Amino acid sequence: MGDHYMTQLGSAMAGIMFVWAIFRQWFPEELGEHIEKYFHKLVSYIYPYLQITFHEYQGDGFERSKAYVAIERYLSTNSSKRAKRLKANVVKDCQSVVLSMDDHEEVIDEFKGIKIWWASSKTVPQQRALFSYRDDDEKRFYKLTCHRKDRDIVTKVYLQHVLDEGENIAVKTRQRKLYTNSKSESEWGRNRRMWSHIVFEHPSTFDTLAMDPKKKKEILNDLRKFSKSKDYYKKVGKSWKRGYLLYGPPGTGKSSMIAAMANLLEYDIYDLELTSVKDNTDLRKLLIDTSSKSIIVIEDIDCSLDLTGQRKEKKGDGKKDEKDSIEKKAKGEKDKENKGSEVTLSGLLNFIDGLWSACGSERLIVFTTNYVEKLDPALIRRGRMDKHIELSYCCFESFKVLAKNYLDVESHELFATIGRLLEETNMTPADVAENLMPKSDEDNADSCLNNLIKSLEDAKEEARLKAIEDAKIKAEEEEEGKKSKENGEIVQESDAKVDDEGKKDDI
Ligand SMILES: Nc1ncnc2c1ncn2[C@@H]1O[C@H](COP(=O)(O)OP(=O)(O)OP(=O)(O)O)[C@@H](O)[C@H]1O
Repeated sequence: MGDHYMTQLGSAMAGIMFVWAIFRQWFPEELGEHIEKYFHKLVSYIYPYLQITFHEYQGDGFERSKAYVAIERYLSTNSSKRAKRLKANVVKDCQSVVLSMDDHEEVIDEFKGIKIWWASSKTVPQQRALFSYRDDDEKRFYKLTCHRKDRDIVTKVYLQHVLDEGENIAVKTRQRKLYTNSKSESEWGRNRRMWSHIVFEHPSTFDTLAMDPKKKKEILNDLRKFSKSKDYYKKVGKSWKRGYLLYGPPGTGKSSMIAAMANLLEYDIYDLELTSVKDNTDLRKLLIDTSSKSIIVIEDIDCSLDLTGQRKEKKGDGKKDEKDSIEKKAKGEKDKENKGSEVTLSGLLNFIDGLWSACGSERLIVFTTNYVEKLDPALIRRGRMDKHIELSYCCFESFKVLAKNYLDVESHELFATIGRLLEETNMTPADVAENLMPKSDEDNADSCLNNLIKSLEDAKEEARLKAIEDAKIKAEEEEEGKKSKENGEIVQESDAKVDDEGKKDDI
């Protein structure tokens, strides 16, 4: 069937209906009904097509219809190959161009062996409103035409497919965001929005991540499986969420891993700073305010909550915080920032168990810590955290990834020495990477690898000296302990003697 024939036929039918509406009043009512019935039969006989129109704005709404936007995106990928006239839209801050069908353009789509005709059109009002709320008051719409016999498949399956695809394209072409909740008190008052965001553009991927390849593959499979398991989660009645705990020393790639996860799944990131959350109610509000296809990250959980659930001030190193807070307590100082309501461990647990499952879907929650042993077992038990991932010091396999990334080197005569040194010394991937970075124009792969060897040897020597020092301190402490124990015994003996003598005196 030619598109033009179909469109012309459609217009002719519409014309006849219009003329009929005018002349209907001249006919007796019964006869009019008869004529109309047979006319419709005739129409469906010679015009066996179904038309559905999707308007850009519904009623007097100011918001573009979601269906229209989804169709626009769907057709933008499907039509750009076939349509002759296209409109260009620039997205992602001038980084890419999205093409869509121009007005009055038509394309044919095929779905499960059936044909669907799409036309983009617009109606221009006779008189332009003087104060129109949109720049132009033209009303755009898409018109879908299909065979009547395909009505069910089009309305029940095809349209859903178009909307889903439109949504998928939106996710792919959108600019991903990194949200944070850390705001000053004054900002809270002025701005009611709980999250502020910037564009998320971290370059870390699973390819650039240095870790044991087996572990990496396992995590990749886990994430991919999660992202495709919408129906599975629905079937088993579980909310479509997954919790990860990332632990390991600073500089082993916890943040890089989160960025790689977000890049893999094309998710947004919500970086939740617990120390900026006023209380459990605020925590709940923040978490409910997150969107799907996102990773909610709570970093350094050991610094944000202690085992009794009291919030702590976070300032870099966890150990230092603990020391500071002990010192403050010893001085009898009240921690001003912790005064009043606080986020508690039980508040967080309640959220993970209850509300977490009720608020939206397709979310990952990731906790990170440098000290897994400090965490309350209640927080990390299975069911709350589905997967525990340890990120550790650089092994030879991790080094090879870094060497490939930083130096483009896959094998080298110095690799064997480096492999041996990495087995004998603990060095974080962050430190290895730092050593592999060329520092001047003269630096090349050889010099960078030699730099790394030197650093590894230094680190090894430092560790050896520290071990000697630690052993010495331990021995001294033991010696002191022994002495004070002996002194204690002597004191006790003399006390006992005094006691005995006192008793004698009493007698
Ligand atoms: N496993 C790794 N693979 C690749 N690069 C890494 C890895 N670990 C660290 N790096 C490099 O070191 C830098 C710091 O690492 P990152 O911030 O991911 O560590 P972290 O474990 O999150 O540290 P912290 O606990 O201090 O937040 C990164 O920008 C990255 O360049």
